[in-house]
Amino acid sequence: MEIINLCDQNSLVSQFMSEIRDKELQKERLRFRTNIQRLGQIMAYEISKRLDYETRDTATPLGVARTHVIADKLVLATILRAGLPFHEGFLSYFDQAENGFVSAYRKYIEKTNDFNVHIEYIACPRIDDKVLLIVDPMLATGSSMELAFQALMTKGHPAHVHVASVIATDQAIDYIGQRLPLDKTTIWTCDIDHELNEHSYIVPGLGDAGDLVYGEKE
Ligand SMILES: O=P(O)(O)OC[C@H]1O[C@H](OP(=O)(O)OP(=O)(O)O)[C@H](O)[C@@H]1O
Ligand SMILES: O=c1cc[nH]c(=O)[nH]1
Ligand SMILES: [Mg+2]
Repeated sequence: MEIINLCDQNSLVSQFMSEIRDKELQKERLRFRTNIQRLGQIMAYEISKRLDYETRDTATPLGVARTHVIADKLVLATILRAGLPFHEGFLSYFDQAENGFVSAYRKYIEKTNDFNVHIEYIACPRIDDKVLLIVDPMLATGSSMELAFQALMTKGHPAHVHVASVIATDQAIDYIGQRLPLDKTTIWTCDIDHELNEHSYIVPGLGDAGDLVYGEKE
């Protein structure tokens, strides 16, 4: 399984990551959402370098140009709810992608820090032989990604799976590595953090991505 960390080299990704992690700047919700969207656009561009293309002759006003267009069929599947602005970023570049949505939420076991992830909703096209992108900004324990992946596999067998995240932990990467098909999975992230706290939040992380995007839930 290949793991690609876009922060290995400084770029605009580093600038946007600094802003979304900053506990003062991230209070500005529009900016937080916009930065997550922009990270989705940059990651879409990087992933586009790994896709298959076909050549075509394109008529310009002055002649015929040999051009290259994406041949792969893409399905962009997002884990609700924090994944939505990231999804928008991808979709603004992958115009033709089909889209899927899976809900996942942590249900904490009363008076403990333990939780189970519940998947209650899935809306997704068939994914057979297509390139599946599973989009979720936070890979903390990796449980939501594993369960979302299992739910999506009821829709067919993809040619390749790109897991797209903003912050992933080493633990989540190991966990996913043991549960997704090694030979056809690539994990993309904008940074890797090394710790989880007692509530399984990423440290230093950025806080609760869903709440920062949409406000606190009950
Ligand atoms: O790797 P895990 O330990 O499973 O944690 C990561 C999950 O937590 C966040 O969602 P959350 O459950 O907070 O839901 P939300 O998007 O509705 O806020 C995040 O978007 C992931 O889906
Ligand atoms: O750090 C974390 C972990 C799970 N979900 C989040 O939004 N943040
Ligand atoms: Mg959340």
